[in-house]
Amino acid sequence: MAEFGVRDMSAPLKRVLMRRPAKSLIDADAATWHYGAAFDAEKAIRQYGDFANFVEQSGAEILWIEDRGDGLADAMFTQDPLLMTPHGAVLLRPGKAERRKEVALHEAACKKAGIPILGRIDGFGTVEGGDVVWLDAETLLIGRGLRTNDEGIAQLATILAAQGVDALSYDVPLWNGDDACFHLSSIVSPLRRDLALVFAPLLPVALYQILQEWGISLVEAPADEFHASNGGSLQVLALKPGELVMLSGYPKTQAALETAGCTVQTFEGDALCVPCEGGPTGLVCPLLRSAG
Ligand SMILES: NC(=[NH2+])NCCC[C@H](N)C(=O)O
Repeated sequence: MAEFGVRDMSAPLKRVLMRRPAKSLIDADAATWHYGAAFDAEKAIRQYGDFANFVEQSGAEILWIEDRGDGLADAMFTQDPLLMTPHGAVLLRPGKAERRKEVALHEAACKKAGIPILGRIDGFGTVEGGDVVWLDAETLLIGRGLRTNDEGIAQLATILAAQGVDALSYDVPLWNGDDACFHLSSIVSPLRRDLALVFAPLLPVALYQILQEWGISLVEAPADEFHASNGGSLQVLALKPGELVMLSGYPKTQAALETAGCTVQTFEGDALCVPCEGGPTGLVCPLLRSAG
């Protein structure tokens, strides 16, 4: 069996790349990294442990990138520097300049694991993993915004076209301004092949229409919990189709997911995900999801 390959966002998670925060997060200056007032590194590290346990218990194999104090505090959000395709990995180039050195960590991990690298985003191009969502094995949705630019999208589309994959791009809103983190995955989280959680007021119409066209039913994220969580309530990770991990403290969102037939495990992320601007999906870089 192949040890890599991702073609959708909810098939059983078999292998992932993760980085447990340690010294770099403890040493992080909150202002430099744009972490909010509730940031508390020691507490964040404990909360990360609870999250990692869920991933471990799901049976997924975790390849760890060590945090030995390289100063890359955001590197725990392993989703962003790499896109796994059905055919191999693409090394991305984060729009947030402080994160560019993370790509070398992912490149080394791929080499060690024998995962082929199909290409990389370079020059002035930027793409972050949080801005890409697989619709099916031949269709990738890309969010154009502060983290992912036209040049990056053009480069990624060329790399993917060689693999027979179409890239469709959509504008993501400015939301909280230049320094804040806001991705396509901040407004849509696939839960099963036929189900996604969305924050409807910020959904581009063309994206709404393609989700409809693909027969994907939408669960609407309650607005008050979306705002209170800084968008983290929406970034729900599918360990398997309909088997989800989300932040605790957002009961209306959880109930909406359960009503739609999903099972939900929760962990506290008020010191980790909310102030550091990235939910459970951002904390995992899927390397292998089996056919759903
Ligand atoms: N895919 C994600 N959810 N990434 C979240 C990244 C958060 C990180 N602090 C940043 O601003 O880049």
